[in-house]
Amino acid sequence: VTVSGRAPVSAQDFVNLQQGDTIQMGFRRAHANGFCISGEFQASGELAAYSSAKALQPGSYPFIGRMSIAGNNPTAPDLRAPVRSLALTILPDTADQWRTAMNTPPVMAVATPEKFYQQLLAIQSNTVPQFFADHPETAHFLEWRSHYQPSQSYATERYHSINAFYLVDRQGKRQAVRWAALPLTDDAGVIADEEAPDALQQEFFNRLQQGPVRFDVQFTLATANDDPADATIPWPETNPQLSAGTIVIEQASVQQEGACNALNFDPLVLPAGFAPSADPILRARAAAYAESHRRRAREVLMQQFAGGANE
Ligand code: HEM
Repeated sequence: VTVSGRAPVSAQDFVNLQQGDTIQMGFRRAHANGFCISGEFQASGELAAYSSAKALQPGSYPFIGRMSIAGNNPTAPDLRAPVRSLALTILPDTADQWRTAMNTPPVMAVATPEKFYQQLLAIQSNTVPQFFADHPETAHFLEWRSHYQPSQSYATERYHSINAFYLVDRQGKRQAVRWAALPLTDDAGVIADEEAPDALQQEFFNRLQQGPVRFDVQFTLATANDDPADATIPWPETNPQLSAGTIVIEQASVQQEGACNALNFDPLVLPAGFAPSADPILRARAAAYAESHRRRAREVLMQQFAGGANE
């Protein structure tokens, strides 16, 4: 029991709650519906003075990524999900790899794992309005949600790190940052079938036939007034903003056949030159993603054994 008198929430608690009653064998317990992408990150070098990370030095680096909607159902309709996501691992095959999993909201509704767990409980018991009323820190999230319009394409959304991190330079000096992937196209896209579970996936696969899809990776620097440990509060738009470079998405594939499927986009897999902030959500995320990954990796192996036995 913590000092606040509330038992800490474990990774098992989160994943048990997130997976729900019907286990989707072999799939992620959250963001189950998605697909793999790959391409290259063209780093501008604008952040090189703040971080020794290779991915932030000027150059072109391969990445593996994944686009997804929130939720535990791999066949949930794309267009009904309240949250869309972009996950990346830049320099996937080296110790320099930088993993990030970003969502469409710029802030969290609540600041701690315990309260996020309560929020998930409220969603499941249809008591969200009461939950928001009881938690004034949700105001910024609600303000964003009041004017957010889901687009017709993964290519035209804005994806946010939400949690803050530190960039660390060669002298060990730290600068708190958040980042976002901002779309570089105004082609709104065409949805063929609004009810299709993979409506957004189809749109994206069709779009890639015409050429790569690009995002600008924009970093926002914290000032002394910003608290890197509290992901509920937006940072002022007047804070310094720098472009780390361009994500160029060249290929996509369904997840079962893609290189992203076996990956865990753990936000704490960071290269030298990056460090986690004190935001407690980051630790809870790392633990929960590992637990979800353990469960689904085991199921995939069991399915392979079962398949082998039948051959
Ligand atoms: C305490 C808070 C959170 C918990 C417990 C949680 C839990 C999870 C779990 C269990 C997974 C599945 C991992 C896997 O099997 O690989 C997942 C995936 C994901 N989460 Fe979270 N999450 C939290 C907060 C966040 C936040 C703040 C963001 C955005 C900044 C985020 C973005 C994502 C994305 C993009 C994925 C899919 C990654 C992929 O494509 O593999 N999550 N989350």
